Amino acid sequence: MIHLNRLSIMITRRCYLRGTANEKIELVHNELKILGRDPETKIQDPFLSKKQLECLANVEIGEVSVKPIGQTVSGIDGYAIVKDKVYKIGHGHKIEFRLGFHQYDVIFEPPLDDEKEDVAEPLTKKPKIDFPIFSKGKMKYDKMTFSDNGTWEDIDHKELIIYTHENIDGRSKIAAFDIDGTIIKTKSGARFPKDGDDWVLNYSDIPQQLKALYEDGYKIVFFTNQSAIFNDSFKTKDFKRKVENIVKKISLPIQVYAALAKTIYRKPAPGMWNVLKTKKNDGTEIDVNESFYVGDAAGREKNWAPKRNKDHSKADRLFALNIGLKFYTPEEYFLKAKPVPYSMPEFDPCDLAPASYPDVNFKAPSVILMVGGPGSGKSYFCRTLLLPKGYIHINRDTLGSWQKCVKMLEDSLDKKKNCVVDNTNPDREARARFIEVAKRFKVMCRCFVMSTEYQHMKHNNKFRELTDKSHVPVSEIIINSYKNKFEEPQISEGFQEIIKVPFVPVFDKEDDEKLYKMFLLEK
Ligand SMILES: Nc1ncnc2c1ncn2[C@@H]1O[C@H](COP(=O)(O)OP(=O)(O)OP(=O)(O)O)[C@@H](O)[C@H]1O
Repeated sequence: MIHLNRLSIMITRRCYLRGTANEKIELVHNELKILGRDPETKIQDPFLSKKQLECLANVEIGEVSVKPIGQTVSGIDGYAIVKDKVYKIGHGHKIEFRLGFHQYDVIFEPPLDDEKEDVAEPLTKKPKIDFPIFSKGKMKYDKMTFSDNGTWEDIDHKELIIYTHENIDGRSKIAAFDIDGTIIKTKSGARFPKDGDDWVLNYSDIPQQLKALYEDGYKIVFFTNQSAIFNDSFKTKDFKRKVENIVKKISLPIQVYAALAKTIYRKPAPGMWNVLKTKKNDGTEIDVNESFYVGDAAGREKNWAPKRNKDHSKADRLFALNIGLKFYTPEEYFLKAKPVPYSMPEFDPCDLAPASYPDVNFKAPSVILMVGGPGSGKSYFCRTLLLPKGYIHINRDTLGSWQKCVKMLEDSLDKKKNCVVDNTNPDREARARFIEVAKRFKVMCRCFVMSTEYQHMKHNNKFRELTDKSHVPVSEIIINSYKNKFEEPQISEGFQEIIKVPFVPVFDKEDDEKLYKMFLLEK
């Protein structure tokens, strides 16, 4: 009797895919159909494979098995799906032949009674996970507040905030992820979230993929840059609620690091990782070779995938590189996509050509006039090479005006001293004031031009910003203004000699050298 009922359902129920113009593609029970850019779908999208999706309908149980087999990323209900993986969906779900394009509804006619409910059911059902309760190690908290299932800590006046789920434990293998564009995307489709509720998981099976990692012994950690909420208590509260909701949705013990200020904690600088390593892993040593990091700021160029913009930065890729972690983009990690080309910063701090400083043993009195952009290393050169040899340091930042610099130069030459004028001195006009003094005192005036490239200057400025909070950060505008004003120094201006000063790396501390040799700029 049951058998007959089933048979009659199979005969009477049909399954088809319904396009946005109400066009129908019939799926016959238990007959594999391969669809893509073909006459049946009439899709002409050149980015779509001819054989993109395998579909197999089972009208008896009201289910279509969908398996992406083409190179393009397909989707179900707005989520990307992984190539060669089978997804079983029911009546009302939406198949996108290319993620976001060529949408078809799965229709069973008539639907099963309980299938009608299935229409609105999201693909990301909260997985039921029973995870073991681990004992917590001893941790020191600066300032701690309690929230749902975890704690929040503020570090260094909220330059960094950390959420720790109550069941977290220290582990040697770290699976680390960026949040925006990696774990979540905006629900609204806007580039930036409108509020703390404007998010959905980036891929439907993220909870399952992270669960598998967790069960394989990985600690799950998120690292995110969030400078837009720094010093804004309302936005920070909203962000914290959002993080708690993301962790709840994934239902795993997760630790979340959010860099609010543009300091050592902001990726690609390694501060967040160092806190994890030294303070927040319960004393368990991290195995860098077994750990990895996934992020979308990967330096990929425009059209790295159809109609995709250039990545907004390289911060995630460089963060992983600085720490020595394996790196994947979200597409590589979650969708198993092949790596695509990307670009690296023009300046590599590990790639400094060997060089040595010029001779500066000049007969006093004489004048050295430095020429170099902000961060080119003029002051460092003066401090390490000239001042120990008794040179008088004349600098506009410390004296306040060029008039005071001229006065100090006159006084020092009067005292038969060697002097160095340590200003940017980009053009003839700025230099002429000091050349005139040297002429008047009938002493040699040498021009020392820093040969540091612009990207290298930017790196030095960032390094100074991260290591010396007393120095006012130099903006890109100031560096560009120097670049625009710059006139190559000429002997005809009144110099006896023009000497190029190469960049010779010298470090007082091992930690400084380590940080200097990391990628510090985001682009
Ligand atoms: N030779 C060097 N070796 C290692 N670090 C250096 C070297 N030269 C400069 N730096 C670092 O680069 C940063 C910028 O250098 P410095 O302050 O000397 O630049 P500057 O040209 O004097 O800039 P400004 O015109 O803005 O004062 C500093 O943090 C400094 O420590």
